[in-house]
Amino acid sequence: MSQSRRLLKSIPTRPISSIHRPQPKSPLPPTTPSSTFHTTPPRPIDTSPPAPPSTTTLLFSENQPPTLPPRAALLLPTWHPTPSGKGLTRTFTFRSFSAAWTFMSLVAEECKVQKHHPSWSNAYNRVTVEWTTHRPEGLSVKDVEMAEFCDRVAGGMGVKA
Ligand SMILES: C[C@H](O)[C@H](O)[C@H]1CNC2=NC(N)=NC(=O)C2=N1
Repeated sequence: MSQSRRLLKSIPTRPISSIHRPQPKSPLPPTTPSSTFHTTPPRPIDTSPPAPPSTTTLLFSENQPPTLPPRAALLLPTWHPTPSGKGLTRTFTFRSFSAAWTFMSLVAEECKVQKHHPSWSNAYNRVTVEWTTHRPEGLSVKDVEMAEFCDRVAGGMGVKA
């Protein structure tokens, strides 16, 4: 008998099924028989269509003129209340980056005059503008005036959207 055969013969053979393998630990507790389960029945799955975009009501700063809410309402087809309701936002799309940059420069000049500044961002030909007032917190006449100013400037530049 060759050496390798002798070696093999010396290893006791056991049927695979008798070899103990530790069972992988389940992260879940052991299952309980369903008859002993006492939880509320599962909620039915909601198949209704997603809600339309939020129609958040605007929250105005204190001491605003009574003409402000209807004036702000005129902006709502193109401007949208921010999630808090304390601001208005609109994305302008221009024909080029250069036009977007010109728009921002013109609005920035007016911001210096009015001492009122937007949160805004630019990506290529798009500019997203948000107006809100920090003190007194909410939407103020300055925000509405600046939103109107943005519309006038963008309109004069042939904004796409
Ligand atoms: C003193 C100064 O006028 C204020 O801090 C201004 C500056 N620009 C501002 N900009 C905007 N959007 N909201 C403000 O409340 C505000 N406050």
